[in-house]
Amino acid sequence: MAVALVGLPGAGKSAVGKRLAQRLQLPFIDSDDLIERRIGCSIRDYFEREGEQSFRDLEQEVIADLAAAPRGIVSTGGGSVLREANRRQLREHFHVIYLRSSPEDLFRRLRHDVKRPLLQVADPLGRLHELYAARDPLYRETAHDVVETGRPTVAMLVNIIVMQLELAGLIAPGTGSDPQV
Ligand SMILES: Nc1ncnc2c1ncn2[C@@H]1O[C@H](COP(=O)(O)OP(=O)(O)O)[C@@H](O)[C@H]1O
Ligand SMILES: O=C(O)C1=C[C@@H](OP(=O)(O)O)[C@@H](O)[C@H](O)C1
Repeated sequence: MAVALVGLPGAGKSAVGKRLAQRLQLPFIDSDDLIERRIGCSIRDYFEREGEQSFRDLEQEVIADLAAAPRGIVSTGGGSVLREANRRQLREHFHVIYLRSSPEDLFRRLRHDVKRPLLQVADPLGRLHELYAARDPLYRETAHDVVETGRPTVAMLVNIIVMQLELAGLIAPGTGSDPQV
């Protein structure tokens, strides 16, 4: 069973993905970490030096590699759904979950962020609205499930996803039982 989390920057793909992986005792894989290991610098620096298209090429290579041996809980980069080839690879080889968040919630979570190159602009909320408008349909096209992230905490989102995976027959009931209960 392999799950890929998609959604805008700040949707909780890393935070939720890590806890979900712990809960299901599966490896957690962050595709942006894999890219940073390949390039040997931060994604933000790489964007500045080489530009977005070059980053997207690398991203596509990493997604193709992951799809060739799907495993664990994968946190994808927010733009990984932009290319049709990536959307197909993700949908065919992973159970894809879209963590949907409003631009306002994302802005609240990321207002002090300095790592995400696309948000280092004068009006990050405006940029989040643009990204949402362009990408929400692509996340929906790629995903098998959509989970609303506005109100629930990270722990609650993990519970919701475990329940959905059980209902979909992807994990046996009780596999992800909450150790605190
Ligand atoms: N549902 C949530 N409620 C409150 N804070 C959240 C939620 N999801 C994520 N966060 C916080 O928002 C920030 C961005 O989350 P992160 O997992 O890095 O997003 P992504 O990997 O999708 O870009 C982190 O500080 C994280 O703890
Ligand atoms: O939205 C995007 O296009 C990007 C999101 C980032 O990942 P997160 O979604 O983890 O921030 C990272 O892949 C890169 O900065 C590009």
